[in-house]
Amino acid sequence: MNEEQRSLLLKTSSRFPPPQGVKLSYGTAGFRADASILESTVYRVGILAALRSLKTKSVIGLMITASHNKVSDNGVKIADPSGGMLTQNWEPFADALANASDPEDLVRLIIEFVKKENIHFEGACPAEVLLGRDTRPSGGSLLEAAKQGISSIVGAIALDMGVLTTPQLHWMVRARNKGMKASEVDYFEQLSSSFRCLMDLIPEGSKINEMGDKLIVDGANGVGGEKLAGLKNMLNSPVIDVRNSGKEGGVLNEGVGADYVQKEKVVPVGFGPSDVGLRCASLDGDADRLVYFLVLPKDNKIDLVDGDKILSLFALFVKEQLAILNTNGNEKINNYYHACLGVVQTAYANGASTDYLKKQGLEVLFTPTGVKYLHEKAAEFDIGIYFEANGHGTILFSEEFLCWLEARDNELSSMSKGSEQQKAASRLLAVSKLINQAVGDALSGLLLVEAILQHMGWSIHIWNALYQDLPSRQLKVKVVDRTAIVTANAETVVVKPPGLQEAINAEIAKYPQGRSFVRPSGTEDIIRVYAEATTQDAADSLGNSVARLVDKFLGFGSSS
Ligand SMILES: CC(=O)N[C@H]1[C@@H](OP(=O)(O)O)O[C@H](CO)[C@@H](O)[C@@H]1O
Ligand SMILES: [Mg+2]
Repeated sequence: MNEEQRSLLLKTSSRFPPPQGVKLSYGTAGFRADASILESTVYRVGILAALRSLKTKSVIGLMITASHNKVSDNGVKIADPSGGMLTQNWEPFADALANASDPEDLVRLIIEFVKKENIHFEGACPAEVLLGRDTRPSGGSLLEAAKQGISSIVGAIALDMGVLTTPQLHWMVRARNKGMKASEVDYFEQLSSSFRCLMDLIPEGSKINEMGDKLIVDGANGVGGEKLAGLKNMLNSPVIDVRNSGKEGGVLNEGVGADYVQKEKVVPVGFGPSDVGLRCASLDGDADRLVYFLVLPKDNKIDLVDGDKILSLFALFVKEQLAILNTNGNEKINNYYHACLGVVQTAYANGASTDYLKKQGLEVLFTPTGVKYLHEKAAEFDIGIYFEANGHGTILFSEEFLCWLEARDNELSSMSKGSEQQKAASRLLAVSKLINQAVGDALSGLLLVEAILQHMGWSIHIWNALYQDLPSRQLKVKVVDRTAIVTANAETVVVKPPGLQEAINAEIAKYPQGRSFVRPSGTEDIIRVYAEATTQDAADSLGNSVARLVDKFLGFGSSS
């Protein structure tokens, strides 16, 4: 590092002293905290983003959001060149940077890291970082801090893309690095045109009735509602009524949004008895999660149609289209591509969804919690579909399969345009364009759900009845040190402390179809307990017993 670079870093970093007595960590969702202490962190992540751009010789994304957290929080995360999450190898460096005590310490860390990673400051390709933020009031000043961080690396360019959903920024980064058009208009254009293409290919006679054509969306008083309002103007159908768009004075994530609806299982603010029976959906604060729901007649309760059911719907549709594509007819076998389709879940997926997917003949795999793990696993398939129960998920298509599919679509279009096989090829291609392959995206996911329901001729009631969720309970337990729990097998088995898993097993054995696991949260200082059984009482009772065991082994009264 030359002297000019070193003194620039020293000078700018002295304007962003780190908060005292706080240890920050780059968790599953980047850094998150009360917005008032984040300026220094965001400035430092700006530096990190510029270094990542130099290392990969690609465009990098920096998003300022705290998703479903309360409005006074904020956060920052990086999008890698593929549009996915920051590579896990760099997370320890992110932690070290954020926690460096003073400018000298910060510069020493950067020098060491740059050497270790063999990053060249004077390369032909300057660093370039795309910036986005959600609607939080703290976003503007944090964006300035990020810009300062980026421009502390000589020659680096920061491009402010404005207020965006998290998936929009990830999409833009991916598109830029593929040499494609990458503005917000391009994003809307791609989503709306591929959606229209799917709608044009709907089999005749499978339109749902008029009442079923209306969709009501809770925008969490965040960026998603605002963007959806723009997107819907580019579509002829369905009729989308956006509530909680943030324009009516409601507070971001307060009594609204996908996280609230999924965790509390009640209607969001702005929904009520007049919505009973209608198709409703909810986005989270940065629009990377999506759940559907049905308002029940009593007590503001809902029937939740969660990420597992969205996954099931997508998997059924893709499997059906692949089967049509591969019906051989009179053709030669060499046009056949055995596409490998896989679905990926976490231990939080409802057991009934996993049973259902397996009964459909699908290959179901499990990873630890956190989309970076699910995404990585799904990328191993020709078509990999992943979802967390909370509504974050997407579909990934391998380059090899897409190449074949495009060629096949062209071939079928010239030989047998309008044939069932040709339509199946076009539908799958449209899905690959509609769905955001960078990261889970509530807006593109919503359009795909809508297109598939229309295609199947299904109301939300029919979709919801694909299988019945097993009753479940989630609890949180505060412990002395949550890292004392170590798990294996996609977090389903405790390997440390000794004896805890055996004790949990003994509890589970008391309940027919009982299932329970515990794991340290990656975003909160707690242990999460999950329990499932055939009745709600049994699930509650199993959950409580297991929570007591966790407290006995690791709680404040334990000897650890
Ligand atoms: C049970 C649950 O919903 N866990 C969430 C939550 O992680 P925890 O590590 O469980 O705190 O936040 C993650 C980031 O948003 C999300 O990926 C994950 O699904
Ligand atoms: Mg989110």
